Amino acid sequence: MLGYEVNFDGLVGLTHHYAGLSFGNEASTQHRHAVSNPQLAAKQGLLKMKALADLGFQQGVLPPQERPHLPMLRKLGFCGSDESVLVQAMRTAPQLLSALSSASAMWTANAATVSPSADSADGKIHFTAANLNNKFHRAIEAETTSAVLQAIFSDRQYFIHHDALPQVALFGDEGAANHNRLGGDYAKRGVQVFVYGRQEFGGKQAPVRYPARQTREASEAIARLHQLDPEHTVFLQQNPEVIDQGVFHNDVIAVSNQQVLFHHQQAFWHQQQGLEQLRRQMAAVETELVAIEVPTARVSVADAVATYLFNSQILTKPAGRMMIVVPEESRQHAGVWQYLTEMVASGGPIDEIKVFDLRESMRNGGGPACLRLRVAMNEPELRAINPRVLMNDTLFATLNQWVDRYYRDRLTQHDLADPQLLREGREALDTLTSILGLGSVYPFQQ
Ligand SMILES: NCCC[C@H](NC(=O)CCC(=O)O)C(=O)O
Repeated sequence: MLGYEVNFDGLVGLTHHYAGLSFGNEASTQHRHAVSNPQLAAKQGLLKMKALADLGFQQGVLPPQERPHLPMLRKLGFCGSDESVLVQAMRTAPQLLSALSSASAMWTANAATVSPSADSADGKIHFTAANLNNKFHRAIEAETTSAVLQAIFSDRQYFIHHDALPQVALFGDEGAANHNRLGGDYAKRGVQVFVYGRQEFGGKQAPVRYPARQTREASEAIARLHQLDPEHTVFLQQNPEVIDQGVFHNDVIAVSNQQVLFHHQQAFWHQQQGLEQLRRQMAAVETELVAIEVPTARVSVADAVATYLFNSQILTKPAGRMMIVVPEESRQHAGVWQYLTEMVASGGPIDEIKVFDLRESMRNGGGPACLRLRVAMNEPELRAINPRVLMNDTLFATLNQWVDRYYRDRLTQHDLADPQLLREGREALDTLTSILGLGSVYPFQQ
């Protein structure tokens, strides 16, 4: 194999809490006001990163963001000292303080859309930070996301960074959670699949109960920015009925790796037509699509949402077969676990299951796939990134000590106005940027 897929996982931030901010994401709504454990959340994430690095996969880490987001609180009219801003916000607009304290940047599948150099006309890796326009607590992520990505992928010879799309509903963009890339070797041309929830101009189908966060117009803009060849690009609509059942991102119902598309029977609108188109385009890049479709009779949409079976990672092992990484919730469900064990025994491309306990993130609707951003790279590109973000024994030990030093093991909305939490956060992030060699990426460091 010539290329690599590097997974960059988001490190959970110090203010991780359950605020019920994401209408349409049922886990978020259900766990509103539950007590969180930021320390455990960060460690669960680190354990996944380390275990995958130990198995020979390329694994990176992306830092959390500055929260509470004081600059936005000030933009919204809270003034005076930092302490006074927090006290006023808690007193008059606690929900706003909660939104501006969300650790949601941990779900890096929503950080950006990334196109590898093999697919782009100029031969560079393109990044577009996601505007996350549908949710206020997420729309504030884009600026720092861009700064972080530019600090890691800084070599202009290889990497191009685009600003997030305009912050309006027409261009609602959720990043890689609504994007898949299918093909053979990671460093060879593939087919990029953009999955949108609604089409503003001329669309016919849209969900009625829950929002469709990704628009076709946004996906098309990204394909243009990334200089993708229309012959090798597919736009599919997500099935609006499943969005209404809690499938708020496509990565809750489908996941891909190389030639494999693992998806639910009800994932896409006009599914068979879409898969046919994909099959043809894959043939044009000399790869045969392996579509693993899970029938509703085996796993209902409700069970897919509850267990996050499809929010899994499918990874190509060094020896060539694939492994599926699922959350503990998938093992706990008898029907889903039965399906998985049969699938890996069936002689198909996936022959191993790996389970992780990611409960703190899962309770806000973020499974293994939500926590990672994939970047397909060739050897020189991999050598050009900031190596200090790559997981190894030393970084794992350092980050665990860092978490032990700064993170609380219990957090509720009440704690968010505590000025000590703000101070702890800034000190921790300042230390982290030196550990990861990122320079100044946060507003408080400017
Ligand atoms: N890819 C997974 C994203 C999960 C994320 N959850 C949240 O933001 C919940 C935050 C809260 O409710 O506290 C979202 O819905 O975008």
